[in-house]
Amino acid sequence: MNTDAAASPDKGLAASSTEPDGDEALDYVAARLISGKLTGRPVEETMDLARIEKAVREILIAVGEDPDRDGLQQTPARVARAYAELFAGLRVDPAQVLSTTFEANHEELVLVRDIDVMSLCEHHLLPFRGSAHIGYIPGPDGRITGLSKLARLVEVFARRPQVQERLTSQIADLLMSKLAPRGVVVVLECEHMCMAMRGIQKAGAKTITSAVRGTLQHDAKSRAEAMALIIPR
Ligand SMILES: Nc1nc2c(ncn2[C@@H]2O[C@H](COP(=O)(O)OP(=O)(O)OP(=O)(O)O)[C@@H](O)[C@H]2O)c(=O)[nH]1
Ligand SMILES: [Zn+2]
Repeated sequence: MNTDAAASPDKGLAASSTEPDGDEALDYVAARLISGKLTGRPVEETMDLARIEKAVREILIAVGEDPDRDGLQQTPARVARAYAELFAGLRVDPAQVLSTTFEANHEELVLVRDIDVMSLCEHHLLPFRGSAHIGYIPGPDGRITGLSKLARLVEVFARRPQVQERLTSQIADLLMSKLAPRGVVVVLECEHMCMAMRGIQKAGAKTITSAVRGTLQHDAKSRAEAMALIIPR
């Protein structure tokens, strides 16, 4: 499995943006993944849109289309702009999402269910879509993060070429390292268009992946309690 892209998110043009105070190096599409601040440079400065346009024009010719016909003339440029959004997570350091934490003295499970997930499988570049459920038990200092930050974390990792297993574990691992909680559980349930629209053509099949860390990994009772909230019977 090729993990290069997700392992080195900062090898692109926005490489200097990995410090919390470096969001001004990001384009506005990537910056929007990190916070609600209205900031960022034009996407043209951080992505080679012309190169994508050229490649898409070649694909249209190769599949037997006429890229110069009326309806397709703007398509390469549209696809380039769409890819700038769909792969914006490659230009962002996910740790920046968790730079805001709060003291709350809360030492019980915090769980956000049913976070919409849309990503592209790295094998076919076709979408997979479903829900993420993220729970954590704060560390001894009782520090929590903003609820929206859990959803933002999903977005940053999902807007990269992905496999569902890695997307799941990346969310769990970053929460463990940045928030130092007692435990983390992440469950994703997704339908993959590469299994529905092509190939085996099994629409509706759901893939469920989980990543469990810390006490939730070792303590069967806490894990069962968290799982019961995530997947109610
Ligand atoms: N484990 C895993 N597999 C995925 C994910 N997304 C897509 N795939 C699979 O990636 C595999 C790629 O298999 P290959 O045999 O190389 O490609 P293919 O000939 O297009 O495979 P088929 O889809 O079976 O037609 C397929 O089995 C897909 O279902 C994912 O998130 N996780
Ligand atoms: Zn696929």
